[in-house]
Amino acid sequence: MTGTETSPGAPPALWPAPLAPGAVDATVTVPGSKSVTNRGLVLAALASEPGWLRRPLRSRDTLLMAEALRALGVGIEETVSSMSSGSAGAGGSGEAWRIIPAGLRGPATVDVGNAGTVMRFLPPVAALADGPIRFDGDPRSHERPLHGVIDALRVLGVRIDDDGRGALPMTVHGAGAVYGGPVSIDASSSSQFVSALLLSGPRFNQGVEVRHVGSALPSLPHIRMTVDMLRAAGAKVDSPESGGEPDVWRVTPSALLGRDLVVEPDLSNAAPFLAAALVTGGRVTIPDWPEHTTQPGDALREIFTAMGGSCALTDAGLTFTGTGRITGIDTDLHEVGELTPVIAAVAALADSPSVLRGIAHLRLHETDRLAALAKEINDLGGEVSETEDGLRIRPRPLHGGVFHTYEDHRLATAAAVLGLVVDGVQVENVATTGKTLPDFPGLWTGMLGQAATPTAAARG
Ligand SMILES: O=C(O)C1=C[C@@H](OP(=O)(O)O)[C@@H](O)[C@H](O)C1
Ligand SMILES: C=C(OP(=O)(O)O)C(=O)O
Repeated sequence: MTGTETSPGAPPALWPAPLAPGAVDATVTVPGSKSVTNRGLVLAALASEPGWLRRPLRSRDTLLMAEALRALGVGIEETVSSMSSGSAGAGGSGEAWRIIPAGLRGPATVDVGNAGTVMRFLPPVAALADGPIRFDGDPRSHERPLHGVIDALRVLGVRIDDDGRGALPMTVHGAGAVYGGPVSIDASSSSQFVSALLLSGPRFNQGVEVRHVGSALPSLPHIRMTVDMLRAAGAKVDSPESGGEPDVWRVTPSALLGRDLVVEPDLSNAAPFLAAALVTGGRVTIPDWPEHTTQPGDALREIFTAMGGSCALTDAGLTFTGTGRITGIDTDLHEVGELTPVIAAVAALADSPSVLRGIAHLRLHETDRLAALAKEINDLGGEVSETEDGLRIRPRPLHGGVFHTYEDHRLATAAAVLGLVVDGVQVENVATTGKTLPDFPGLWTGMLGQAATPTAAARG
């Protein structure tokens, strides 16, 4: 037990979020990207030759993905690589996974936990397997939308037994091949529907053409990530950005190459650490911040700069510097929704109101994030209200109290940000951060332990 875990049946532990002793001044090595690791695993499993994932994220979501692929017959060997890059810390170690594709087969059972990437990316992979694959997961996984994937696979000729709600649990009856072809889906509730069909598309006999019909698609950078990673694995993809029709993606049938891929740090998980610089008027450096990336977390540079900080990308990584003054923001987070919880926490500490727009789909994430953020910040004395598509945040003096996290990793990291400057914030079940960020409490206290400059207040 690390002190942040709970024993089965016990009430979730309360983690006293540490107050910042002053302005933080730290370098924080953020573990690998969940989204890149899980796409890398799927593409490597579908490849025609073995591949490597270096500095993979080792967290609940990625271990569930690896376990599921193993259950389908894929070989995944975990090794410690001898890569001697000066910044070998980006994955927490020189860890590397060797992925050895094999004939996919059932019967098998897949536990998706509450991982959107597992519950959406793997059913098309299961359809390529020989035999029935049963999918189930945490209670919340039964509520998260999956209809886009289920309906599309049925149109493409795949047999799926579910309970008629278009959600988990379900069984995909893999027939060893998928004919493929054109399909229309409404992916306005999750971009992962599109990514899921594209990732397996090269292995469908006819490839796949995915047409989104419905209101605006969220999280477009994540679809770009899918397209980029497919192309890097040798697939031919037509996308709206490459001159194709709006909202239409086409993947040509082809073999996929085994890659040697170094996973970037998870820039969305950098959010609480950068926020620490902003709210304490300090400085945080994240090594290995990529110069070019499809990760939505890259938008933090612009968003947090607009909220009062400044940043510089150098050989040392991204250094973000705060002044201690935080300005409210009126912004559309539709493309970068997963950044919302930490941005909302920072906004609650600002000196002017904020409006966060374009994020109605967050009601269907790990929890209803809009309701949860409003309730928990308000319970600490805040004034947050839900709008039709987001949050309106009026900063108020906050006080300590229990911050419930609803098994949502990003609620827990948002609470830790508030706790830096609000005395007595107790984070319920901080271990839930393990969904995408191993040992968050250790990284957090490690950041605070590095040469914090006492502020005037802390000096008394
Ligand atoms: O494809 C991905 O890796 C992700 C896409 C997004 O999902 P939605 O489009 O469902 O918001 C994002 O919120 C999630 O954290 C990761
Ligand atoms: C929405 C998220 O995750 P998932 O991949 O489970 O959809 C998230 O990490 O913010």
